[in-house]
Amino acid sequence: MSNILTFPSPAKLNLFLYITGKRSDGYHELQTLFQFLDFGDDIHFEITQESQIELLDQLDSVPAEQNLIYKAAKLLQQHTACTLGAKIGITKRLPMGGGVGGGSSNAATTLVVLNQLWNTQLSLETLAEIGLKLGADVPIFVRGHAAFAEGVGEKLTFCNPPEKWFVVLKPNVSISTALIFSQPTLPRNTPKRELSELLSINWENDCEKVVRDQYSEVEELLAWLVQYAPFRLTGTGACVFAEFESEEDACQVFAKKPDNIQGFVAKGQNVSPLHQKLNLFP
Ligand SMILES: C[C@](O)(CO)[C@H](O)COP(=O)(O)OP(=O)(O)OC[C@H]1O[C@@H](n2ccc(N)nc2=O)[C@H](O)[C@@H]1O
Ligand SMILES: Nc1ncnc2c1ncn2[C@@H]1O[C@H](COP(=O)(O)OP(=O)(O)OP(=O)(O)O)[C@@H](O)[C@H]1O
Repeated sequence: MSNILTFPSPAKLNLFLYITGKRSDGYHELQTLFQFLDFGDDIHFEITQESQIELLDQLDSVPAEQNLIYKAAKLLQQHTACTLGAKIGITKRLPMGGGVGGGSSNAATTLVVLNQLWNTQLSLETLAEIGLKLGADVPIFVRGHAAFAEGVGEKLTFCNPPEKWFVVLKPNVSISTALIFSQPTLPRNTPKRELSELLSINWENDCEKVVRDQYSEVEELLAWLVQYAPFRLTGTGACVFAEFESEEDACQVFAKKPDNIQGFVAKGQNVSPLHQKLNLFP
């Protein structure tokens, strides 16, 4: 590949996640706080004159046409009648099915970057609408600013939670979002609260109990971690995280993790690293 341009596709955390209802189409109404991390995948783009979208790297168990990068590029072509194409590579670092939003972030980076490189000139609002067809978390990654989300995750209010240091750990299990949302015992009636109230309470995740009950890998890891710091779940799992005031404090706890558990230390970012790199001001 020549003329390759590389862009970040960051992770997100759900600093809190409450389920406040279920819609008639089966989707759940949430109140959740999203923040990005300065850690994630990298996506590499080379623009071509032919309209073909070619993925240069395969993901385990994801056929190329199902890859959200491919789907995002195709959707953008359809919405704009753009005749250019792209060769796209990925350096994957984010665990799949981890609750850190890797697939959604990959889709959003593809939409935002190709919109620039193809000069298709859609607004971030329009790209977010297109992105919602690919997943509930794509709009937040397209908009690129930490936000309080309601609805199924698409009603966003930008905000600035403190940018702490985090230890993020991945229990050795991959968890399907759809499966967790289909569990009968999942709490679905947490009262809706104002953001100001939510910002002043201890943050929790309504999926945590169901995930701990169903996945002994998560239960055992959380039970062990509690001796070092209070960890909680992001998204529907499997990743768990704890927050720290400094990188040093985070690294000290990270050093104690069991050898067979993957993870990383990262800093919270209220502006997505993608938007920082592109000088897009959300
Ligand atoms: C829970 C979160 O991780 C919070 O960040 C996300 O909202 C999940 O987003 P995602 O992984 O992009 O999920 P999607 O691919 O949109 O949805 C997967 C499945 O989860 C269920 N789902 C998802 C989001 C939501 N608000 N309610 C749901 O009931 C639906 O059955 C859906 O078919
Ligand atoms: N480019 C991609 N990267 C990761 N997963 C992808 C990609 N394209 C399709 N997928 C599929 O999407 C599924 C969910 O992946 P993802 O990494 O977004 O999970 P997640 O971190 O649990 O997301 P969320 O936090 O939004 O629930 C994967 O198991 C995989 O089958």
